[in-house]
Amino acid sequence: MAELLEIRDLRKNFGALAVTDGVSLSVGEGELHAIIGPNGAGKTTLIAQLSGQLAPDGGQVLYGGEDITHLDMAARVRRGLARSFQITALLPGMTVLENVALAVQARSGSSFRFWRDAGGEEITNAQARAALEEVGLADRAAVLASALSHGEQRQLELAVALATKPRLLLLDEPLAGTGGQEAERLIALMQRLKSRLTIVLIEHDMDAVFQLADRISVLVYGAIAATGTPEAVRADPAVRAAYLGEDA
Ligand SMILES: Nc1ncnc2c1ncn2[C@@H]1O[C@H](COP(=O)(O)OP(=O)(O)OP(=O)(O)O)[C@@H](O)[C@H]1O
Repeated sequence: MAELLEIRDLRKNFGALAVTDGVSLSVGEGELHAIIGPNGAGKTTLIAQLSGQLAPDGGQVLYGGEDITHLDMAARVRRGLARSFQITALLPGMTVLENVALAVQARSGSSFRFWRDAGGEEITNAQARAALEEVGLADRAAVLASALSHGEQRQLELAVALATKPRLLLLDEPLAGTGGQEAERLIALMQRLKSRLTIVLIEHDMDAVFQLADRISVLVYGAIAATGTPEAVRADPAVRAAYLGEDA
C-alpha cells in the first residue's frame, strides 16, 4: 500500500504538557486508520495539526510525498485534505444546500464574481447536490441547517467535507451524540466512503471503530502505544491495560 500520509516525530506542547509527544505513523492510500485513546490523549490536537488548524512545535507531516507541515488549512484543502469537525461548524441560518455550496466554492477557489456569473451557481449547486445525495440528505436540501436533527447535522458535516473532493478525509468523532439508526446510517456511510477515500477517524464508539478500521493506532498521553490491525490491537496486552479494559 502506497503511503498517502506520513507523520514523522510530531510534537506539540501546551505549556509544560506534551500533548503530541513524538508521534510517527503512516496511512496508506485507501486505508481507514482509526485513532483511539482515552479522553485528553491528544487525538483532536493531532488531527488539528494534520488539517493545518494548529502548527506543530516539531516534526513533519508529509502528504503524497510533499512536506505540508507549514501549509495553511486552505492550501491543504486544495490538495484534497478535508476535515469534518467534532464541534459543529455549520451555518445554522443557511439552508443545507447553501452550507455545502460554500464548501464547493472554497475548493474551487471561485471568486465572488464567478459565483454570480451565469452558470457558476448552477455548477456549484449541482456539485453540492451530489454530495448531499452521497450522504443521504438530498431531500433536505432546502431546509435550514438549524432544523436538522443531530444525526442529520453530522451527515451534513460529512457532505460539507465531501464537497471539497477530498483524497484524505479527517473525521473527528462523527458519531458523537448520535445513536440507534442515526449512528447506523453514519457507519454505513463511512463503510461506503472507505472504498474510494483514505480516512483518518477519531471515534469513541469501539464497535464502529473495530468494524470499520483497517488499522488502529492507540494514543496514550500524546504518544502512540500501539498500531496494528483491529485483531492485533485488541490482543495487545499494553493496549488492554492502558485503555480497552478487561472486557475489550
Ligand atoms: N488550546 C489548548 N490549550 C491548552 N491545552 C489544551 C488546548 N487544547 C487541548 N488542550 C489539552 O491537551 C490535551 C489533549 O486534548 P485533546 O482534545 O487533543 O484530547 P482528545 O484525545 O481529543 O480528547 P477527547 O477524547 O476528550 O476529545 C488535554 O489535556 C487538553 O486539555
